[in-house]
Parts: sequence; structure tokens; C-alpha cells
Amino acid sequence: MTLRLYDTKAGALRDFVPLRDGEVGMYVCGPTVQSSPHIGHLRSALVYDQLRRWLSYRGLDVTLVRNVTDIDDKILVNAAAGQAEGGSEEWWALAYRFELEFTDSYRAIGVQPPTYEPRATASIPQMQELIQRLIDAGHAYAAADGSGDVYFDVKSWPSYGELTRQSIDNMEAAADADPRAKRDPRDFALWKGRKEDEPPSAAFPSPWGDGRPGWHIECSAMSRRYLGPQFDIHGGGLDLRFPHHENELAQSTAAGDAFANYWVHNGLVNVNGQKMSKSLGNSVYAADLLGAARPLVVRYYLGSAHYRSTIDFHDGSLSEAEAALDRIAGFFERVERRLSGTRFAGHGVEIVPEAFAEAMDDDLAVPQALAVLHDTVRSGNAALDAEDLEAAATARGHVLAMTEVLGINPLSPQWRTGGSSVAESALGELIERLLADRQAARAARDFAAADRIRDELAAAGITIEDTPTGSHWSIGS
Ligand SMILES: Nc1ncnc2c1ncn2[C@@H]1O[C@H](COP(=O)(O)OP(=O)(O)OP(=O)(O)O)[C@@H](O)[C@H]1O
Ligand SMILES: [Zn+2]
Repeated sequence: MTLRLYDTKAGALRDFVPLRDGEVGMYVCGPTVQSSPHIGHLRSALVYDQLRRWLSYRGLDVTLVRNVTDIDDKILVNAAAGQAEGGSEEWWALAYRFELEFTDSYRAIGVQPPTYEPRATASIPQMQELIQRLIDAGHAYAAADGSGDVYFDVKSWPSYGELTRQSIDNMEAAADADPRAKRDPRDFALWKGRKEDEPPSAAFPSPWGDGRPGWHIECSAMSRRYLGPQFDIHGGGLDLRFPHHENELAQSTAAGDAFANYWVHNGLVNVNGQKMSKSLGNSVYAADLLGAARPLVVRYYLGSAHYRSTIDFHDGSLSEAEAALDRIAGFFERVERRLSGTRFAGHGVEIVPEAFAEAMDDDLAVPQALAVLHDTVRSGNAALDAEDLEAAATARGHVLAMTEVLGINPLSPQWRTGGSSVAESALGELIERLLADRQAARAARDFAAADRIRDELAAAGITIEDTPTGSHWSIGS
């Protein structure tokens, strides 16, 4: 069976046929690094990680591009707010700080790094070139008010609205500029002239005056730069269909690029029926959830729903994921123990069962694929009960392959407790030994020795906290 994907633009499932045999180019809208990541952002990255892993398992060579929007109104506003409160962080430092948080959170849940991760500020010439092509083709114009803004002329592009199947007359006005400067209220900004209160470092020279790119043009230019004028899959959250993706599509096609062949959108993480969003203040931050639950559990939870469905986050959401993972880990432990030393140890080809492949090929039906995984765990356990070691070994190979494809193999080194490595557990052991020495020194009232141990640990970046239940340590302050 060939992979079928739901293409938002067609409004239907379509067989996936890559533009170039054996290769897939995929562009996913990445974060605007204005504040810390919430679990909606994690879900979005995770969905495309699952798709990428499945395409790779199917033998395709995937080039995944996920951008970082590192210049934007919200980044400038947040940096200015910090400065108004006496801080000195520049907008670009703030953007980089949050970019690192995103990278850490993605890594924690096992999202593989994209092939390329371009920052918007590094592709300004490509954005300007695209804007110039649009002006030359009569689809964009410089604002009449001398602001230095450049707008896309929606009325000049009859297919505007084709992605979301809207007629232009029913569309909302673009909220990004003074309506008086535009030919039509729905015209949206391609280039934003620098405003007086904006830092000079956020303005780039251009033929239309100093300024910065609009958000939509960034993705049109970066996808073209890294994947070419036509590529296979464009992804992003459902919230981006309009106006962001509609505008990307209009810009790129009006400039003569064929652009994305399939439009894939992930469903949102909601809280009480509303999108989890920084602006609504209902965010569950990635760092908080990852501090409260094992990263593997978070990955399983966010990745177990169908990618197009909505996830409603509430307390207790993670317990099912925890139990499911325990069942998988329990089977692995049991089967390894029973097979070790027998001729079936290491036996069992690591290949996914046909039913799993069919589910994944059916618009990435992960819930059905997980059902196959859990059925296989059950039959593997039953085989062990019946002492059918060959069947148990086959089940082991299947389960291994399925958990690898989904990135949820509990035995993978990535998931060792606390995300730790062999080096980290060795470090833990040494610190515990030093803490025991310190305790012994205190008991002997040798406070100088006890303090020396604490200071040496502190110099190595390890903080000690004494509590009534004993001394606890952490790395960093
Ligand atoms: N609640 C959510 N559920 C699923 N995906 C989301 C959610 N919020 C954002 N995304 C997706 O994460 C990616 C990065 O998003 P971006 O930084 O543009 O977030 P945003 O929509 O501005 O977030 P917020 O609404 O919290 O400000 C996009 O593909 C976006 O669609
Ligand atoms: Zn985008």
C-alpha cells in the first residue's frame, strides 16, 4: 500500500508521490522564539518527527527544514518590555535564549534535529529578492504613506483564498498595518518599514528603506532557499492555515514558484476547548511537564493521538501513557530475561508487522498502529507463558521495530532515567560518595573538612541543599 496523506488544500486524502524518486522535501513552520515553548509547540514538532521517521522507514531520503522565526513584532515587544523594567537584554539575545529552550525541549522528547534549521534573520536577501519579484510582477506595492512598508496586493491574485477555500470578500482584514496605506484592507505586509521606537539593530537596509520582513514572506523565502521552488510537503499547526499559509501560498505562486505539493496540518493542543497559546495565558510549559513526568511519557502522550485530532490537556492526561509504556518495558524485560542464553537470544527480525505499516500508511494512523503494537506485546507475553520462545522472539523483533519507528523504545539510551547517560550515573555515584564523606566529617564535628567538600562541589557547578531528610544535590544553581 502506498502512503496516503490528508492534503488540506485538496480537502481529501491523496496518495503520496514524491516529486523526485526516493526523496522527500518537507518544510515545517517552526516557532517564533518570543517566549518559552508550551506543549502545543512540542506536539507540532513531534508530529513531523513521526512523519519523517515513517517516510525514512519506507526508504525515502527526507530533507526536513524547520525554521526559527527570530525576528518579529512579539520578539521586539517582549525585549522592549524587559528593558522598560530595567533589563538590558537585546531582542536578538532574547530570541536566542528562547531558541535554546525550544531546542532543549525538542531534544528531551526525542524529536530528531531537522536537516536544516534556518533562522529568518539569515535569509533577508532571499526575502527581499522574492518581494522584488512580486513587485515586478505587479503583485506587490510600496505603501503610499512613505512608511517603507510593502504589501501583497490580494486583488491582483485571483486564486487568493484557494488553500482555505474562502472567497476574498469574506476574509478578515490583515491586522498588520495602517489600512489607509493599503489598496485593500486584506493586503498583508511583505516588508515592514522601521518604526521610530524600534531598535536600529532590528532594521535591515532594503530598496524600500530600512525595515524587516513580514512573517509570511520568511517561510516562502526559506522553503525556496533550502528545498527549491517546488517541494513535497508543507506542514504546521492547524492555526496557521489562515492567514499564514494562505499568504505563503499566494506569495510563492504569484512569484512563479509551484510551492508545496501537499499541505499537512497538525491538530492543536487545547485547554478547556481553547487553543493552548501564550497570548491566552493557558500554557502548560514544556519545561514544567518535562520536570513532572518522564520525557518518554510526554512523547508517548503527545504522539499517541491521531495527528489531525485535537488533544485536550487536563490533569491526569499522562497516566494512560505511563501504563502503556510500562507494559512495553515489562515485555522487553521479560522476553530478554527468558531468551538470554537460548538460541533465540537476539533472534526475531526487526521489521514492523504488515498491519502496523498499513496503519501508518493510512494518513499516519498512529492510534491504530499503537493498537497493533500493544496486541503484539500481548501475544508476545502469551508466547512466553506458553514457553513458545520462537514466537516470543518474533514478537520481540516486531515490538522493537515499531517502538523504534515511533521513537518510544523504552530501552533506547535516550530514555535512561533523568535523560542520563552512563557518564551521568557515574557522576551521580561519585557525588553521593562525597556527600557521604561530608556527612561523616560533620558527624565527627570536622566542619572545615565538611565545608571543603561542599566548596569543591560548588566549584564544579554542583549545588548542595541540606534538608531534614538529608542532603540533595543538583547541577547548576
Ligand atoms: N496549541 C498548539 N497545539 C499544536 N500546535 C501548536 C499550538 N500552538 C502552536 N502550535 C504550532 O507550533 C508551531 C510554532 O508555533 P508559533 O511559534 O508560531 O506559535 P504560536 O501559534 O505563535 O503560539 P502561541 O499561540 O502560543 O503564541 C506552529 O507550527 C504552530 O502551528
Ligand atoms: Zn511558516
